[in-house]
Amino acid sequence: MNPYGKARLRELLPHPSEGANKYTRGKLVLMAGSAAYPGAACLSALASQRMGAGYTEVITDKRAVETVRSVGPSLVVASDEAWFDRPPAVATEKHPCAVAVGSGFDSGEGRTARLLFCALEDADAPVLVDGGALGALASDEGRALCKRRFVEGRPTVATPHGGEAARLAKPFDLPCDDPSRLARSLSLAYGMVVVLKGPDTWISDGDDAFCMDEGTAALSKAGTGDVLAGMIGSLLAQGLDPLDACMLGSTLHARAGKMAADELTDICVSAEDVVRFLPHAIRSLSSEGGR
Ligand SMILES: NC(=O)C1=CN([C@@H]2O[C@H](COP(=O)(O)OP(=O)(O)OC[C@H]3O[C@@H](n4cnc5c(N)ncnc54)[C@H](O)[C@@H]3O)[C@@H](O)[C@H]2O)[C@@H](O)CC1
Ligand SMILES: Nc1ncnc2c1ncn2[C@@H]1O[C@H](COP(=O)(O)OP(=O)(O)O)[C@@H](O)[C@H]1O
Repeated sequence: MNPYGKARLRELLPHPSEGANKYTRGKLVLMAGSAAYPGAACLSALASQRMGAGYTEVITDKRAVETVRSVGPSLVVASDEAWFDRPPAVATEKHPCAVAVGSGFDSGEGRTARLLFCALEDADAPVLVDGGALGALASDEGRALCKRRFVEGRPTVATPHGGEAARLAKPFDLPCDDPSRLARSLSLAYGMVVVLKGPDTWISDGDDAFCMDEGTAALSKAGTGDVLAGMIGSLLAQGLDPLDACMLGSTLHARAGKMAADELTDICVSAEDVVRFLPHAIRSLSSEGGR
């Protein structure tokens, strides 16, 4: 039985408390984008702000810095050259935070694995791994770091599409024909929460696997996965439990896609529109009745 009915999802919405400030609302350190894919960092960053994080700091390739800065003056943007000298991200009850790494990374570049390993090793906060970093997560070092995080109680989340999930499955020889089983077995093998994206999205923490089937084929366009990573990263940064963040983020993403398609047609919806329609999806969840 899926406990994530409307009432439960509504309870999880991260409304700011009366005395909130930008730090108490949660900081997302978003390591995203590359010279080849600066747009993924922009989409993910804008989505994370819309999803409620108080502060989004984008760490990106120096060749992408100006592009990312230009899409949102409220984003704090820095080159990844400075990343290795920074203090690690530490989440506390008063100042929650999370790291999202990989959207728009170029899997062919050496910096991809370096930045991923650094985030997995150092961050005493939830780490979400997406896009171009998922290949490096499947490497010997990536798997070992992920397992260590699990043993130490530091949560990791991965958001693969079918192709990326097959790469994660390979070192463990896991069968890829059943998405529900694959989400669960990847979760157990790596010690992380898995969001296996597709027409139906399967979310597993290793114990259970839940199907989020509220999406639409209008979402099958470049960049919608980067938006999802920004949304889930934002919810993790606001202190939501990883499984809760994945269920709420995926459902709102699907609903925003549907509402965008109702207005714009299923042909015209773009990843930018999913970000634009997120407030409508949040408002509709907030106001609708039922369980
Ligand atoms: N505007 C941008 O800057 C964008 C950047 N992106 C970034 O581009 C990088 C590469 O991502 P890609 O996904 O293109 O490349 P990948 O090379 O990682 O995956 C695509 C390959 O996987 C296969 N595949 C199997 N199942 C699939 C499925 N369910 N969905 C998609 N592909 C599937 C495809 O046939 C293709 O060969 C990532 O870092 C990603 O974040 C993309 O998200 C697109 C938009
Ligand atoms: N046919 C479909 N029906 C419903 N949702 C879909 C469909 N195709 C893709 N999606 C959703 O769109 C998003 C695509 O993510 P992804 O493949 O990572 O794209 P990108 O890498 O271009 O950002 C996922 O959330 C996925 O569940």
